[in-house]
Amino acid sequence: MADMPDNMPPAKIAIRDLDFYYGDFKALKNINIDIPEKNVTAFIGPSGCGKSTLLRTLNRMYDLYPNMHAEGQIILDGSNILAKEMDVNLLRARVGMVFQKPTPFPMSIYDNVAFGVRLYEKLSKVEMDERVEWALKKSALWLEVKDKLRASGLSLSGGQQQRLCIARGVATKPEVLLLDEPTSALDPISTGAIEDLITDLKNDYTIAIVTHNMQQAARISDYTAYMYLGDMVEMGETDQIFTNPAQKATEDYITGRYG
Ligand SMILES: Nc1ncnc2c1ncn2[C@@H]1O[C@H](COP(=O)(O)OP(=O)(O)OP(=O)(O)O)[C@@H](O)[C@H]1O
Repeated sequence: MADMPDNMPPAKIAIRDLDFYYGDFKALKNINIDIPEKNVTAFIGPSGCGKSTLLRTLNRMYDLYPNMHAEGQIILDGSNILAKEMDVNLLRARVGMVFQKPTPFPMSIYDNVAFGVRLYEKLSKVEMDERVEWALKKSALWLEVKDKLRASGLSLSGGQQQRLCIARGVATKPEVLLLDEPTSALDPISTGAIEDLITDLKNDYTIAIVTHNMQQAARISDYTAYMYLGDMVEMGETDQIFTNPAQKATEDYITGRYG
């Protein structure tokens, strides 16, 4: 049984009986939730509760490391992505990820955006120019960089670099975007720009975000999931979680009584 609120939109991702291990250490314990399509779902909870681990299972990022494994099912549009036969490269094209620290590649702004597209698609020069422009517009960066597309991505400010990473994330046209504390290294103005962008992107994408900032979760997410020590304590509509949580533990955390 999923621990889910009633009247949810259709699930883009259904997580069932998910356990995750770092060696012998069980970091996720029997997680059962749905991530609704074209909505923003926020994962909150104290440091070390498993938020990033859960996010990284959703595109099998952990496959890059030995001694980590997941058990259970993560069903994306009807297919279990944990199955051995899943094409992990294709999965990562469908489920894109943006990390906490802006990580532009040491190459031009244009090439940063085109990089992932070149891995998955054969586009003509004109088509690629169009795709790069489209992705930079989607990430609200186009006006600031359109006259310097050949400049290094590293020459941009921190907030611009993070929007460049989001442009790189959307350029391959993924269906799901995973955002791991995408604004924690940014100033309030850049944070506001990225929050506006996330709100705009959910028209086209299913978004899952890890954030330490509860005001941010309240501002931008439709659903919020509260985790503690590897357990999913509760998930619900964000308004309900913040005003009338079902669990005392959630209320204590939200109101700052935790710890
Ligand atoms: N590479 C790793 N090897 C072993 N244990 C790990 C590894 N990464 C995380 N863990 C452990 O798994 C648990 C969950 O960590 P995770 O990073 O997912 O938590 P988090 O909720 O994202 O924390 P934070 O808010 O501090 O980023 C923690 O106990 C952590 O120590």
